[in-house]
Amino acid sequence: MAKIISVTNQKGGVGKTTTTGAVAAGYKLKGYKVLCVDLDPQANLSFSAGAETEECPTIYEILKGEANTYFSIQKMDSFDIISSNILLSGIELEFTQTGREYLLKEALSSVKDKYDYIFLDTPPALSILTVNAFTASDFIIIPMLADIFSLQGIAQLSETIDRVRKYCNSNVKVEGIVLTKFNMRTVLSREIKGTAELIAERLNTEIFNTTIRSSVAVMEAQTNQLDIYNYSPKNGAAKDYMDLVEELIERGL
Ligand SMILES: Nc1ncnc2c1ncn2[C@@H]1O[C@H](COP(=O)(O)OP(=O)(O)OP(=O)(O)O)[C@@H](O)[C@H]1O
Repeated sequence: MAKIISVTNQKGGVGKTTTTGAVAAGYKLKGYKVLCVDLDPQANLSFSAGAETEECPTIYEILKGEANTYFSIQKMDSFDIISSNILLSGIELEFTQTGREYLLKEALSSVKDKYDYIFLDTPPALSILTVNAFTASDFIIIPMLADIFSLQGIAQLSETIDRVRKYCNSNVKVEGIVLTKFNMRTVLSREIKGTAELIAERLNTEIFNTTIRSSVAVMEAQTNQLDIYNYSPKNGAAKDYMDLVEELIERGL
């Protein structure tokens, strides 16, 4: 039965999509069966994995009950994926029915036994899509930039997680915070790491030992629709992401 993991932070551009793709591809390289669900209407994960977003059923049709989850899965080189589409941005207004927080959990229940891991890439908002992701998840991983604005966002995220725990999914666990585009050599990054550790305590979680360094190869790999291990196996960020996968596995995830 798959472990379901949300990769989330309502702040934009912190590395949610990059982390989802690299961690998922890393698990697949380790021999696990991996599915990603792109819950971001921007569909960046779908694009970077080379998935179809127009001529096929996406998570939008699945959540609307118009497509079957299993038959909407696309098998890509790096991992299997259910892609997203810009139509998903209208979902907040379209879905007003009772129980709308559980749509994703229900949709994934039929494919949960076919995978070891299901990763959910969430949009940069604390929307109904993010609440659906937390409701369906066993674990949450929070990518965070080492800057002061990220710290402000974490407090709002914490409130949303608490609400989901109270009303929808008491079991969801915040596994940890991963610092992305991180440069240990700068004083600012080191200072923020200290503050982030305090935030992590408040979320009852930890900062992962592994930090992800900044590298142009990350964006180049996405542009070329390849995962970072295929695009540049010796790259520093590729090594960091594989270290993160190993750290997660060591933690029992
Ligand atoms: N380690 C890294 N080194 C260099 N660039 C990176 C790294 N991680 C992410 N990026 C780049 O930063 C940008 C934002 O990353 P990403 O799309 O993963 O963030 P996001 O949190 O998913 O964004 P959004 O909130 O818009 O969905 C992308 O252009 C990506 O290529």
